[in-house]
Amino acid sequence: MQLVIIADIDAAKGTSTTSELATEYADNVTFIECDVTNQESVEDTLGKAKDTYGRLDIISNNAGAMMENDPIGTINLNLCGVIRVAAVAMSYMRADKGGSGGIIINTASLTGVKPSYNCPAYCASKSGVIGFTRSFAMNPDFDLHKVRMNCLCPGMVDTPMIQGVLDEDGKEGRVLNFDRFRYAANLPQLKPSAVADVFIDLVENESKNGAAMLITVEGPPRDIEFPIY
Ligand SMILES: NC(=O)C1=CN([C@@H]2O[C@H](COP(=O)(O)OP(=O)(O)OC[C@H]3O[C@@H](n4cnc5c(N)ncnc54)[C@H](O)[C@@H]3O)[C@@H](O)[C@H]2O)C=CC1
Ligand SMILES: CCCCCC(=O)/C=C/C=C\C/C=C\C/C=C\CCCC(=O)O
Repeated sequence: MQLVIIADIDAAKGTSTTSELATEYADNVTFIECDVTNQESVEDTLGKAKDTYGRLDIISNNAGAMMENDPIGTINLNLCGVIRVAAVAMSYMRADKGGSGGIIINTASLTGVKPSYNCPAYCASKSGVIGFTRSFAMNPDFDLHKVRMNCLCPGMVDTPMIQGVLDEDGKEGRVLNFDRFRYAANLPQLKPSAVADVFIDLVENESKNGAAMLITVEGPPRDIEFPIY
């Protein structure tokens, strides 16, 4: 049986999503309020998950936002949040410390490899997620801890994030050039299911470790190839 915990800072949205899923999956889905920028909150959330279900197998490190009006906050959420969650999750997942191994999948972005003058802090945070993922996966201790790490690099996806930036009409400066963003937001977008499909592939394909998966409307998903120095 697969058991899922949804953890999000938005308790109202998290609870309603969990209720929707409960119609199909009954009590197998639980919500916990969590702020990934807060160490104590992350420890509390993952501790509860471990206590409830006995072990952690799969982590989706997905929380993120675009807020160029707060560049340091962007790094703290999008990059430090990923690192914070991974560190705490590792303490439960490591096969050499009583866990069963597993996989952590971080959500980066196309902007982690394709720079944009419109959102430099966001781009930096996502480049950081890619670098963290690839470096973590190179650790020779993998044979001991048995936790794989991969990341997703989608282009624009049709989610509330984009509408959220559009709705603000640029007033809060979530992007630096609102007209350019409005133009980009009208281009074809991925469906969230396209990203979810790659997520499932990464879970199932045990040879994948340290991959950064490019997902765009232009073609099938593929591994990003990086230069070797
Ligand atoms: N929508 C897009 O075009 C793309 C999004 N991404 C990334 O995908 C991930 C998911 O984003 P979307 O679903 O598009 O946006 P979304 O805004 O629908 O979802 C982001 C979620 O993160 C949560 N969150 C924000 N701050 C948090 C915190 N401190 N602690 C815990 N949860 C927090 C929000 O409440 C929200 O539920 C993000 O990391 C985003 O950067 C990557 C590529 C493209
Ligand atoms: C082409 C960008 C794809 C990555 C999108 C992403 O990770 C998150 C998008 C969230 C909201 C969209 C907000 C801004 C996108 C900003 C600029 C897009 C234009 C890129 C450019 O060419 O300048």
